[in-house]
Amino acid sequence: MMKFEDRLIFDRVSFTLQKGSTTALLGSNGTGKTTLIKILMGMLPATSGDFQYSPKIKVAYVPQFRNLDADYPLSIRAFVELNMPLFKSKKDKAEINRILAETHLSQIQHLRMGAASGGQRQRAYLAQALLDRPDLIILDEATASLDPTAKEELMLLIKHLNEKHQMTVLFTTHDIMLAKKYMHEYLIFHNKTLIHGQMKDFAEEEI
Ligand SMILES: Nc1ncnc2c1ncn2[C@@H]1O[C@H](COP(=O)(O)OP(=O)(O)OP(=O)(O)O)[C@@H](O)[C@H]1O
Repeated sequence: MMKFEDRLIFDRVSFTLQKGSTTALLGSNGTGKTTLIKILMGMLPATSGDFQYSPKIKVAYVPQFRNLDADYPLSIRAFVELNMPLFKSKKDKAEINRILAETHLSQIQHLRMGAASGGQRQRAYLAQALLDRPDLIILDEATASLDPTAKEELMLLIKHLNEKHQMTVLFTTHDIMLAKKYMHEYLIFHNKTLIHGQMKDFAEEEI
């Protein structure tokens, strides 16, 4: 259960994400999606209840790309490297190169983040998160404010990570079409609780 002061946000929330599953986290504005993610990331305590991850699971979080200042000085590569020790071994450098290639950023690694497009920035955030080799990746509104081509590119990349590395995906979105195309399961906040189902069975009336 989650309350902010006396205001109930959600109650009786119970779900399991299987390894390798892809799940869209749906619900209207203000129903509790970001709050649930914060609880799962340990950034916020739930008012009551608990949850468990499988032993040794690594969780990564990709925020919605923020409007970075146009003169933000770091290159894409330097930005991704923020998630690495300052002094990098040969192995670390090879890992960064591998991740940049996997997220289609090798060619533009020297482009400044401030000058990069929304899709390129979002892939840089994803690349940064991938350096931890996560088992579960949580993406908060990752495709919001991206153009249709950048959306598809990001979703194809997420699909690839899921299929190639069996990464479990939890993806917050308002875009039902995109969720139907790329996610297998859904979780939706409805009447202050959470409903779990298969995306193929999702009916728009549920929102
Ligand atoms: N720290 C806080 N203190 C008080 N109320 C909060 C706090 N954080 C969130 N809320 C409220 O809790 C509710 C759920 O917020 P949350 O951000 O989780 O919604 P959401 O489903 O992610 O919405 P959106 O789709 O707009 O991002 C909202 O009504 C919000 O105003």
